[in-house]
Amino acid sequence: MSEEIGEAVPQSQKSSWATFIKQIASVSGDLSSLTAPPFILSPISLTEFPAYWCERPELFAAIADTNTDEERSVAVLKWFISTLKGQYTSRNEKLGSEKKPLNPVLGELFYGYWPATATRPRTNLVVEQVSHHPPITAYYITNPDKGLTLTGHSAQKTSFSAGSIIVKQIGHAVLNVKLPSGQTEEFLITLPKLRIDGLWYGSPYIELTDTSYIQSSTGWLSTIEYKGKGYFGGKSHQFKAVLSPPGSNNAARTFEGLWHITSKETSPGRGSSILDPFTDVQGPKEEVTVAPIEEQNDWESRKLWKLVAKGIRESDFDLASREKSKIEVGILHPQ
Ligand SMILES: CC(C)CCC[C@@H](C)[C@H]1CC[C@H]2[C@@H]3CC=C4C[C@@H](O)CC[C@]4(C)[C@H]3CC[C@]12C
Repeated sequence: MSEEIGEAVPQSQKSSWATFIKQIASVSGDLSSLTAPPFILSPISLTEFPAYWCERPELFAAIADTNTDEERSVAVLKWFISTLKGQYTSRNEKLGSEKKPLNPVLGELFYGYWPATATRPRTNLVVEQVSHHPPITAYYITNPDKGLTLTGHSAQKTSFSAGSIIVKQIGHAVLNVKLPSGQTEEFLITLPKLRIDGLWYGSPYIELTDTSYIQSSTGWLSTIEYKGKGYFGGKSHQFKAVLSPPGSNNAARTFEGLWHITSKETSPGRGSSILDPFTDVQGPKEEVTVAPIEEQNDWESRKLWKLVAKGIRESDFDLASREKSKIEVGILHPQ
């Protein structure tokens, strides 16, 4: 290879980047405790990530406005696919590349909501860090007026292969939908595998791989296959989803496209006649609303990490590391 390591890495941090990559390659399981060079640190804690589930609140609410089991499974798939751009590419847009999030402390909290509008009622978010090593984040998202609750936990197991970090997501989400009949339909949502590429250059980004599922208690099943560059015609962030009816492996409906742009329905026999996009995430999304820091309690993420985040944002890494040790010491030796 003729390219020099770390094209995107500041000159002064090139050697620490090389050391960090070697460490990543030798540590397997949990990367959260590795010390990374400053340029790759994100000022945002992992406890904020569950908010990605609801940044298109109208698609979440729309799940409740369906009349048949099939329609409901389609609405859940549409909402799920529409969250992927936020979940997996938003740090590249916001921070320039994928970065190393702040590793939450045990008991760290993140509260937020999406306010009611004329077209949908309010949705609430509660997140708690329930394990520090390995990091495990639990979340609860609810739209009470629509009878929707999403409960889940998120952990990762990492390994290194061919220059990339492979992240297996441990954990899943369960979506409960209260039906007009009084019964509850349950959707079990599994999560895709991630590959973090671009490490060598110092500008990491995520590609999704393998398969994830959304299994409804009615029997409808979505099987979602992810591919990146070099498959299905060479584009990044491709998916194909097959929705099959209870008791059958046959596709009733199929969908495909780019999860960070648009996708369309390609159902057997009628795909090309469907002109409307299935998902389109090119328009703006709605970030979660969070109380001002002064009103937060000491365990709430943005208050807890306030000065560390300031240090990272302003490139004052002495401040960041001093404040980080204070948090760690405070947690280990509570008063
Ligand atoms: C960027 C390099 C240098 C350091 C590696 C940092 C690791 C720990 C980061 C990078 C990307 C991150 C993932 C990005 C997106 C999600 C989706 C969210 O719903 C759960 C957390 C999860 C799965 C993150 C877990 C932590 C993660 C894997």
